[in-house]
Amino acid sequence: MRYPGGVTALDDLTLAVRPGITGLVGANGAGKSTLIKILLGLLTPTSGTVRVLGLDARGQGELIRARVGYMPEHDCLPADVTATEFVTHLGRMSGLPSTAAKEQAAEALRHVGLHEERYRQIGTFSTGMKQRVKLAQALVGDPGLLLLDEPTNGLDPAGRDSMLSLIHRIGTEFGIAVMVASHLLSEIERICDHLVAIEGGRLLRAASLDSMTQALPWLAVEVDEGLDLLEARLTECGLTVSQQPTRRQLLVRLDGDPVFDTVRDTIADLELPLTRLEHRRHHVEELFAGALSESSAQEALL
Ligand SMILES: Nc1ncnc2c1ncn2[C@@H]1O[C@H](COP(=O)(O)OP(=O)(O)OP(=O)(O)O)[C@@H](O)[C@H]1O
Repeated sequence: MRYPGGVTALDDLTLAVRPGITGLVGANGAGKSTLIKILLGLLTPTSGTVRVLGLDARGQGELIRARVGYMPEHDCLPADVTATEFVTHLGRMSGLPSTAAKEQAAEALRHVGLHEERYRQIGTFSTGMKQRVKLAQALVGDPGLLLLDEPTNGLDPAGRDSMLSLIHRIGTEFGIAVMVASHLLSEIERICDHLVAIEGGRLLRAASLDSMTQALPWLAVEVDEGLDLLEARLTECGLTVSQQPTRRQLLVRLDGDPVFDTVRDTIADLELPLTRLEHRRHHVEELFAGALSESSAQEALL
């Protein structure tokens, strides 16, 4: 995709996205919004092919938009109408008859937790509530796919958590495929089945989250106090232990089932306040740190 004026926003980007929740991650300017607009048929790529739910995004954008819910990144809500009026109106715009639009608007607003506030003017809403209205309008019309562009923008940590839980629920309980764009990998990896990472308009990596976070043979142990004592005692028991001082954590090598029991019993014997006992997995961010330094654009299928 080359914009008039010569900016190449996407290049050499080949991927397939399966049902489930897919995170589209990349820094600001990586090309996420451009990709979403191409998927919706709102932008026509300079070259290449795009199919969405079996439809050709180049000529069938209107059909795609009828089946896809879209939550844009930027604030685009009228201040002087109620949430119900706005969501109903957009339901009508996407072709629903009046009664169905009203019913679906009420249902969507309930799903996003705005049932009580549905008759309030949007101008009086907090940022979090406005993001929820944007999500509600994307849900109207029984979409088969949701494209969400930076849904946690502008939200505080609690607001981000609840928005992410909501998206996760939509993807799992309602069975709607979701592609959610974010520049915050650490945030989005919590709710995604698949990740697509782009950098400078090129594909960096596309894979299922499971395949990126294979368990490592280490047990992470966190105690509020007594880390040195615990390390010494576990080493005496013949375990391989390394201390992670920055995280106030011990990593204990897992080379057999008794390791769990030994760690548990030792902590109990020493009466230490255990806060975490976890089979260590790769953090997705660590993997991307490697990929980003190689800066390798690679074609991959999910
Ligand atoms: N209408 C446009 N005309 C020219 N260049 C554009 C246009 N829209 C986007 N770009 C450029 O294309 C590139 C990709 O932008 P895009 O908005 O798709 O990125 P993004 O990953 O969504 O970033 P952000 O999260 O900041 O929105 C950027 O270099 C941007 O400046």
